[in-house]
Amino acid sequence: MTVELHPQFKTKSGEPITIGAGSGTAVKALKRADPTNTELLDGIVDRLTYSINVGYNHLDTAEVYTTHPEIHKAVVKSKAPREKLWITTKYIAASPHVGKTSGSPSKFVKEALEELDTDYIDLLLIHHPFFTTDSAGIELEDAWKELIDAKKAGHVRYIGVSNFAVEHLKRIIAVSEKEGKEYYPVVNQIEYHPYLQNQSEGVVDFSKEHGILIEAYGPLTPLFRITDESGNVIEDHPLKPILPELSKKYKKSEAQVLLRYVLDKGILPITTSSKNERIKEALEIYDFKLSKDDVELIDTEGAKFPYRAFFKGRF
Ligand SMILES: NC(=O)C1=CN([C@@H]2O[C@H](COP(=O)(O)OP(=O)(O)OC[C@H]3O[C@@H](n4cnc5c(N)ncnc54)[C@H](OP(=O)(O)O)[C@@H]3O)[C@@H](O)[C@H]2O)C=CC1
Ligand SMILES: O=C1Nc2ccccc2C1=O
Repeated sequence: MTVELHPQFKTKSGEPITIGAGSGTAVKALKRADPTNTELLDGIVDRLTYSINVGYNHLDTAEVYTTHPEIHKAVVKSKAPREKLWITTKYIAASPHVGKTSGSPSKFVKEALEELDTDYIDLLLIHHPFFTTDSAGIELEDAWKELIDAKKAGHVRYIGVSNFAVEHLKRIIAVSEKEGKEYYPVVNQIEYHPYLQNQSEGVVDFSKEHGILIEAYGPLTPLFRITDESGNVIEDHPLKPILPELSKKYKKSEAQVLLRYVLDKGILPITTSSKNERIKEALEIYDFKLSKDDVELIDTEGAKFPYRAFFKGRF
């Protein structure tokens, strides 16, 4: 059912990766508010297991989500061979959301391998670039060098970044240049949807020009996340009347139209839901394509309403 949109990314057993099943936004406030709340954690395991069983081979986690154990449990429950799955995790150097971070990427990799109970990570990202020696005890270039070293040691198959602007990409590419082609970043995971077609100026083009795949988090933002600063839902935005029309035209849900839009832009969506039917539906986007005109319509209408849901004030 999947198409080989990004043939450079295959699981260890050689299958192209699907869109990603997220495990971040399910953890409220990005941490276990109550570590004894096993109901919540079991729910995440169940949804991830279901995701694997219906065909996702791409799971997205991060240090800050604290969902490595749930990812591991889901892999075991699904009985999927490890090499048929693609697991992305993210190192965070400093976070306003968590007191504890692992410190250095090398320490994080060791912990992640244990928590995931695996001997390799498919893709390791730096979660965001907003740290310095003062705030986190490590500089961006040094952190990136540790990702390169983790790849050299065979602990990770690919390395990349998240929430990086062009200036940050340039800084790490300068480090990679000294190491050789295979140590360049291969992914930049950023917020991406019609209302945020460039998380920061020029980042999509720059990433594409440098062979860096953009992964889109928040791809469904126009459907449910549009609020004013006080959190009140904004009902009136340009895609509100257009998405139902496209949904009717393609006989697909509005969510499927938005996910397909992202794919049609050459970008790989990461999505999630607490509802099994939506998880399954999100994967059913490989059997249709939006016309060039409809992609342009979404581009044009989306650009009229710039909206950022994550990392407000950082770019
Ligand atoms: N690198 C980074 O900094 C970040 C990474 N991420 C990663 O990306 C993943 C996905 O991000 P997220 O922003 O949640 O992705 P989405 O934009 O796909 O939003 C997911 C939300 O959409 C709702 N939803 C799903 N399907 C539908 C539908 N058919 N109709 C209406 N609403 C729907 C879900 O609610 P419901 O449960 O009710 O279905 C869910 O809460 C995260 O889990 C995380 O792994 C996310 C943010 C930042
Ligand atoms: O999943 C996530 N939700 C977030 C909210 C704020 C900052 C980062 C993230 C994630 O990575």
